[in-house]
Amino acid sequence: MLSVRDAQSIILDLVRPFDPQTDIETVDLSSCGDRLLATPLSANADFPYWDNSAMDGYAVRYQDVSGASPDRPLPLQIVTEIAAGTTPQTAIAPGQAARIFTGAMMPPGADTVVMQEQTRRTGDRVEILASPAEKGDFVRLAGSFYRAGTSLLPAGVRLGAADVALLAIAQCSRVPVYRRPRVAILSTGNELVPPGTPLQAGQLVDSNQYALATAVTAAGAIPLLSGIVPDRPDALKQAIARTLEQADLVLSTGGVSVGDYDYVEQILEELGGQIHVKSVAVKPGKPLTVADFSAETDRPNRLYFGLPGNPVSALVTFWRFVRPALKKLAGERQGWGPTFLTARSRHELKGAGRRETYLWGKLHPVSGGYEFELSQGSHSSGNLINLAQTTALAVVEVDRGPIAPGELVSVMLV
Ligand SMILES: Nc1nc2c(c(=O)[nH]1)N[C@H]1C(S)=C(S)[C@@H](COP(=O)(O)OP(=O)(O)OC[C@H]3O[C@@H](n4cnc5c(N)ncnc54)[C@H](O)[C@@H]3O)O[C@H]1N2
Ligand code: MOO
Ligand SMILES: [Mg+2]
Repeated sequence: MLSVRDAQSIILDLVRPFDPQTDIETVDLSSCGDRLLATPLSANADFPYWDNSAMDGYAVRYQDVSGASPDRPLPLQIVTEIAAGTTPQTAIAPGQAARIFTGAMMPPGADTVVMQEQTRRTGDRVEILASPAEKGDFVRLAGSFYRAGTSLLPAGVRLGAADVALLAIAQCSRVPVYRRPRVAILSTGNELVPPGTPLQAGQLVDSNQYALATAVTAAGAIPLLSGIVPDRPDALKQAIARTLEQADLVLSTGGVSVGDYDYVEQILEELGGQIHVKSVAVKPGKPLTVADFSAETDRPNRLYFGLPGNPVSALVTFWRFVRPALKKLAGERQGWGPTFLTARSRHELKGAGRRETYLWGKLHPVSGGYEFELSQGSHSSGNLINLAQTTALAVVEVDRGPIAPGELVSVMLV
């Protein structure tokens, strides 16, 4: 059995990220949020574009108003008014000021802005009632935030609201992003029926396909729901071969343990897959099986994850191992691994000795940190009932004794 850490690094090493030349598409600025930028971004204009005012007030010459105070107001003559979006026509000479508004271009001659709350206006005269702290106060100088041609964003970042604003000011109305990975999802098992089907004795509704499709979508990829496959080698072989053709990455659930109907590993080998992971010292998720078909299919990415059939095992192994691989594949530049933080456990947490154990529950922000609330009820990997509304998994390391209530524990966000 591989350790979790080794399994993760083997898996990540197998992933070849998308090609920034070919695995891209172009989308509108208005719909690029949450996508991965495929090309580094820079702009050919400075930002701010022009020297402009940060306040509604008066554009002045610093030397005219330095030392002003309520007891010593300094008068200036207003010679022009500049609204945002207009070009100043008049230069400011000694003893003069321009009425100016936030975002408006600075007039020639002025170097400082005094906010209107520190002035008193009478007709075309204004008295300055406070000295600016320094020359240049409340002026946003051209290029002071950004110099044309330098880097704005590297490739591979997920575009959030602030990033989209940068694309806008860089005049990028069509945005090159990585295409979304296509992830095929198969459920294997003779006992499985689709939701909505009355159950015969011994049957079970297939929940994994839908759970994983949701997780795949949440990870920014496209799920291809590829059906239920019976535990028959011929049917499995056909389904796996078909999905390997259609998708960048294939997930199946079930059929990876040691039972007589667990055929997945055998079929992967028959189809020419290189099996790199057969089992991992993790609970739940021990029989996780990972095969690489890149050589076989002559395509850079062709990874197969045989996830264990138990519903909790399927999701936990997705979150722990598949999602990082998917992030790397999709072109995300860094931070593929899960996010861990430290929380104080509200409950006793027991590990499974030789297997790194993931216990599901909820993370609560509290003053000074986080608390982990263990889901009550059975932590059997077949119990999908108390997995609902899980926000975090507490990690009990190999051979760590029970974690007492109030102790710190490492927690993985899901
Ligand atoms: N003798 C041993 N038996 C088992 C071992 C072992 O080490 N020795 N490992 C156990 C562990 S741990 C796990 S996890 C499971 C993994 O089993 P498989 O991946 O082979 O999955 P199945 O046998 O096909 O099914 C297991 C379980 O999950 C249910 N299932 C399957 N697919 C779905 C689905 N799409 N939706 C909902 N539920 C599903 C299935 O009905 C079974 O109950 O093996 C243990 N056994
Ligand atoms: O590893 Mo299995 O996933 O514990 O039930
Ligand atoms: Mg089995």
